[in-house]
Amino acid sequence: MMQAAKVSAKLTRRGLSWRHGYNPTMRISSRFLSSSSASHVGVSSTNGLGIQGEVHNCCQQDGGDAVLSRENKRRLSQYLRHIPQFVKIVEVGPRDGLQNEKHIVPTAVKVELIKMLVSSGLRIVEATSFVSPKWVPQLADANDVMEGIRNVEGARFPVLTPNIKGFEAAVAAGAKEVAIFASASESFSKSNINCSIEESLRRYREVAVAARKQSLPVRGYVSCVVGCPIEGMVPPSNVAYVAKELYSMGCSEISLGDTIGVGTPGTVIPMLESVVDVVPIENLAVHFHDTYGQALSNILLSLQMKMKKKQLIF
Ligand SMILES: CC(C)(COP(=O)([O-])OP(=O)([O-])OC[C@H]1O[C@@H](n2cnc3c(N)ncnc32)[C@H](O)[C@@H]1OP(=O)([O-])[O-])[C@@H](O)C(=O)NCCC(=O)NCCSC(=O)C[C@@](C)(O)CC(=O)[O-]
Repeated sequence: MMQAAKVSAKLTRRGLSWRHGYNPTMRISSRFLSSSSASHVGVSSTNGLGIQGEVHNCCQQDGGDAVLSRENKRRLSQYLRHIPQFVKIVEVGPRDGLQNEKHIVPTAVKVELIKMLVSSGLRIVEATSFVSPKWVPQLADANDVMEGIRNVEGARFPVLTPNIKGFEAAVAAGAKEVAIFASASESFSKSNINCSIEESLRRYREVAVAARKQSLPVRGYVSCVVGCPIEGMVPPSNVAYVAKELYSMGCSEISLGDTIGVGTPGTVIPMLESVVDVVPIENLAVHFHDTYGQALSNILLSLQMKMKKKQLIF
């Protein structure tokens, strides 16, 4: 149903988490060495709170060759020992996935999807957007979706707000957390929210001030962090500038979005290096669209970037 898988990860001092298809209540292991290998890497929750998961190594004896398993385990540890221990997932399918659907998904189906995501163990599910229904008719039922999940417990439901009008509507509908979304590309900003980057930052400051007054957390997105569908390559300095502005206005978390999924290690590394210079790494998240199958490698790279910078504490 989704056009592209979105895989996001929150970088924290202690951990990074993956944003798509991860069920924190279950261990999901995937074999990634040779077929004779008995080593697995998995992600599982350990603390019962749900939003943090542990990345760990485990070893099975299914080849019967304990020596080989031990050797593989040792080699595996060598590569993964600096991988953060905790992960946080922000599931964005009901918003980022459904906003692009050609056919509008009925409200009841959206509500059911959100409930199922929560029952799978996800603790933060971005539910919808309070944007102009003329621009995104797919999410014109934002009020009804919020009403439908009003009594769903055990998860947080942030929503996107492009301006103060959207913020006020979101709060009136019961939102307890909002997200604002700026772009690192001038052309994308104009085509997505009909204003320049500077004008968008001015609007978002207004939202951030209003949110602070009500003690509501605000997440900030930066879109087009490596590539723009109109301008092509986006300089890392542009991304750092917008990320820093969002952080300065009070965003608790800045999500760096590869909106069109063109990121590769070669472009993600300089972008991350540039951003971690101006925003504390524990306040950063990454949001990789999997358009060209690069999302997971970019997430692994994000982990390794932290390792290289020695900013992980174990
Ligand atoms: C920002 C605007 C509103 C400017 O749109 P505009 O047309 O410039 O706005 P306006 O202020 O001139 O108002 C025009 C009409 O929209 C109404 N309006 C104004 N604001 C709102 C609102 N909040 N909610 C509902 N209605 C609103 C306003 O009341 C007026 O209604 P009219 O008088 O014509 O009946 C519009 O461009 C918009 O809604 N854009 C949102 C587009 C969008 O949601 N794009 C997808 C977001 S995903 C993303 O950006 C990337 C991300 C986050 O996923 C990360 C990644 O993947 O990298």
